[in-house]
Amino acid sequence: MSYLSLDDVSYSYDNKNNAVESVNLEFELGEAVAIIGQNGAGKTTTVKMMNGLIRPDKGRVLLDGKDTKGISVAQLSHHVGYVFQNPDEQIFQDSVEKEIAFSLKKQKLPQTEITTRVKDAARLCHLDNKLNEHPYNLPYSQRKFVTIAAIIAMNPEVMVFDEPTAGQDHNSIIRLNKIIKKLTSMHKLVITITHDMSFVVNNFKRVIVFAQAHKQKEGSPAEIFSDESLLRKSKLEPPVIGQLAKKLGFSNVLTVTDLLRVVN
Ligand SMILES: Nc1ncnc2c1ncn2[C@@H]1O[C@H](COP(=O)(O)OP(=O)(O)OP(=O)(O)O)[C@@H](O)[C@H]1O
Repeated sequence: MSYLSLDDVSYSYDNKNNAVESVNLEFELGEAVAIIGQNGAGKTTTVKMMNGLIRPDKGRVLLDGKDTKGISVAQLSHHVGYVFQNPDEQIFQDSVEKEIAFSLKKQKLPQTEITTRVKDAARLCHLDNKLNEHPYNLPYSQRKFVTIAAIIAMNPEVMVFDEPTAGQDHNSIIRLNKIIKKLTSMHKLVITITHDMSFVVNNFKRVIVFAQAHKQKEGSPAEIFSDESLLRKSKLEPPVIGQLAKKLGFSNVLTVTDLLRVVN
């Protein structure tokens, strides 16, 4: 049995058009999974069903075998952490330290445990020298890491990152790679929505494609980016390196490492 399952879920915001329709998904702990698709494809609606922010109109969400229908969002947040697309919807404390510690204090954890968790999460997110700063004095990129650190400190089994690469520079994307690797090595399930196809091929072995409210396909990056009709239907393009390699006559190239292999 999978740790997290979406069993034939559908959801409509207006009772007319389904934002998500008849989606089935299974996830295991220790996996890193990317969800991709055009704007409006249904990705965010789907992940919000995982932590109860949205309840399916039809179908079930199962966590560790239990239907989440009767579990409150507050209870679910101990198991499924969700980092919002926009950090400013999540941040409301006046220091980075308080923001990361907020949920831990609400759980009434011992102060020594809170201090350790805040320090560890801040270090992983390169915020250890920013703990006393007001989050709104930090640039957008670092505010996003504040929200990521706050979820990591809560230590849920599942972490959902909605568009973590948006507005991030090269070094921040490398930091995200490291965070995802560290979390999966700790047996966490990491689910990431992203529009950055290079980030997808460099970090995820499993990719799920959404278009027009449906899951279209899931598979390895190679399976997804070699499926021309899927890419056309979903209005997706392979990462730039793959597009360049194709123009040069090389197939099955998705990363710089792949390209070096075929040109050498
Ligand atoms: N709060 C809302 N009220 C009404 N309709 C909504 C709301 N949020 C999303 N929708 C609609 O539901 C559909 C799916 O949206 P969703 O945000 O899940 O897509 P997405 O794939 O995450 O897109 P993006 O990449 O832009 O975040 C779209 O048609 C969108 O316009």
